[in-house]
Amino acid sequence: MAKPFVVIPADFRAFDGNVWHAVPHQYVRAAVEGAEVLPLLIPALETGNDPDAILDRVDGVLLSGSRTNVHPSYYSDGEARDLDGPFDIGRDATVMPLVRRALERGIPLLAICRGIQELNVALGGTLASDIQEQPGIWDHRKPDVPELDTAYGIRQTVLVKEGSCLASVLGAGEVRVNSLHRLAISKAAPQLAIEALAEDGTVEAVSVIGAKAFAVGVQWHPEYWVGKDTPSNKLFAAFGEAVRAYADSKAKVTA
Ligand SMILES: N[C@@H](CCC(=O)NCCCC(=O)O)C(=O)O
Repeated sequence: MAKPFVVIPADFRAFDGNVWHAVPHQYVRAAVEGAEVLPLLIPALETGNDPDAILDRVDGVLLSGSRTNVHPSYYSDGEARDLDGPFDIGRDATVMPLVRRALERGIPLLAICRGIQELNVALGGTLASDIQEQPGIWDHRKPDVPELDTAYGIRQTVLVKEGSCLASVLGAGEVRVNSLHRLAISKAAPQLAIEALAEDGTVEAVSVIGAKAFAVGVQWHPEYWVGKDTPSNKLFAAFGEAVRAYADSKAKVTA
């Protein structure tokens, strides 16, 4: 059977004197090598994309991390403050309807960093900015170093809850992960189960309650260490298996 497609929505980014619809290589590599699927990159259009036109062609959704943040107009009535940015309105417009529709259709979803924040907002939750300013909350931001292996270095412990979907993949208890974020889930969406917490109480992983397929978000970056770190490998392998199971079930219906 041909490898299934997994959609990765792009960021809208300016660099090298041009503007690009871009996805960091680490997500593409992890999809290919860790989940054994074919990534399909779609542009970040301000007008949004037709979710069903995309989802008809894929068997999974992978939401990447990004230094940009979901615009607060998606989760609060307040004005956007400087600390809420930078924004990517094209990515927001594409991802929000895509997430909701993928879940309705039972298409497997893995949401990483900005992705877990998008998943939460798409389902009615809220985010907090500059969490390192809150009493008792650690600095979860990307270390200010040029070497990517150090910036993405594994330096934090999260506690995976007994009986959670993530526990069935990684086992319950302590897992060592990396951390490169400034925002975090504040109010979890009603449809999300909190699956893992950092030692300071920051939400580190969620799953969708009643999901028809694998639907998990993590605040850390397993994609970076696929091939070198067992929990990262297991997470992408579980996503890949769910994608292949969905593709098989679709093939049976159309046979
Ligand atoms: N911008 C959000 C989400 C964090 C995230 O996805 N980080 C990826 C690192 C990208 C980089 O800076 O290279 C937040 O800050 O919480």
